[in-house]
Amino acid sequence: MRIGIAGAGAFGAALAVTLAQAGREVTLWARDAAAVETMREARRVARLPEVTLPDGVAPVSDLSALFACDTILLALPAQATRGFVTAHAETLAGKVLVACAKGIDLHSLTGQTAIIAEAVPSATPALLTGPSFAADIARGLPTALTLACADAPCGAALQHALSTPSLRLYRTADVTGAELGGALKNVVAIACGACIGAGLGDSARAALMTRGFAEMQRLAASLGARPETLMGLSGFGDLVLTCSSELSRNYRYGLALGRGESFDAATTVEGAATARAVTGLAAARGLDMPISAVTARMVAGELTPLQALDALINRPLKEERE
Ligand SMILES: NC(=O)C1=CN([C@@H]2O[C@H](COP(=O)(O)OP(=O)(O)OC[C@H]3O[C@@H](n4cnc5c(N)ncnc54)[C@H](O)[C@@H]3O)[C@@H](O)[C@H]2O)C=CC1
Ligand SMILES: O=C(CO)COP(=O)(O)O
Repeated sequence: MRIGIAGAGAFGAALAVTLAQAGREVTLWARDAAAVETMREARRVARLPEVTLPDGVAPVSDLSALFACDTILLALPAQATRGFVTAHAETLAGKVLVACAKGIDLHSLTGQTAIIAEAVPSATPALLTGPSFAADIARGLPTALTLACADAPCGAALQHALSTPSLRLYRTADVTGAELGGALKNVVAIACGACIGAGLGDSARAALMTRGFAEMQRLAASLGARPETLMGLSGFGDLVLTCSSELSRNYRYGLALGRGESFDAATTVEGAATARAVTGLAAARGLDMPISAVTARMVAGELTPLQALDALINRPLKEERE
């Protein structure tokens, strides 16, 4: 099976590297023809400068080469997935499409697999998510992720096709839980970064992580996710990684907000749009999501990090289980 990957940013390239090193044939598509030429000639990817692309990776800018693959990993930013699958819906019909992005679509307020199902009803949607930095995967460091697919036989086939000696995939049919965990932890990571950046301390960060996790569980339960999925790699696991490491772009973006510094606008920071989407989703469902709400307002420049944390800590007192 030749595996196609749409998007040769950090994550798409890292997946291509580990899969090719494990003997899979990979077609890695990027829209930028000049970048593809560099990948072909120098075997280098801009977003992963220390990594050499193995021979098993074929970089292409020609979409027909990507669409020749029956299984395609979508490693584009979350807000770009809708445009891509909608524009190419006819060609993608019947394919296995594995969403790799972590975010809620601002347009529809749905996760990545719902976007795929709506645009390409005959495709089989799946999701690859969980705690991992692209650079770690590309270096062959041990990593465990979640492969979510509602179609059990397809999920099992993907689990085997995409696992490598250093990348261990666990399988679940709870796609909703897996995608909400991956999307929502980015919002909490921004809040945690802002907390540390503003000098509010590790204790406050632990509170944000814990109460942020309560919000993640609340929204996920209301959308039909299984509680245990949130406790797994795609939820708790990724929350821990992203809220505690400066390798996370969401966390670093939060740090910059907290310090009052600027942040490179070209960097993919999924939690910024997802914070807005979550606010809309929570309002529509009558859910209390205070950390997401103040994070959305902080990202929009309506609250400073200090005002955001002050608003959180001075809310009416309540039971912890609520
Ligand atoms: N970088 C990481 O460590 C990890 C990233 N992810 C997820 O993977 C997704 C992608 O992230 P990265 O690869 O890190 O981002 P990135 O910013 O490194 O790469 C994104 C790539 O998509 C391309 N792109 C953007 N819009 C496009 C469009 N409309 N059509 C075609 N190509 C387009 C960009 O040119 C870029 O090459 C995100 O949702 C992220 O949360 C998941 C796990 C780890
Ligand atoms: O999803 C990730 C870790 O699992 C990558 O985090 P960032 O997108 O914040 O860099």
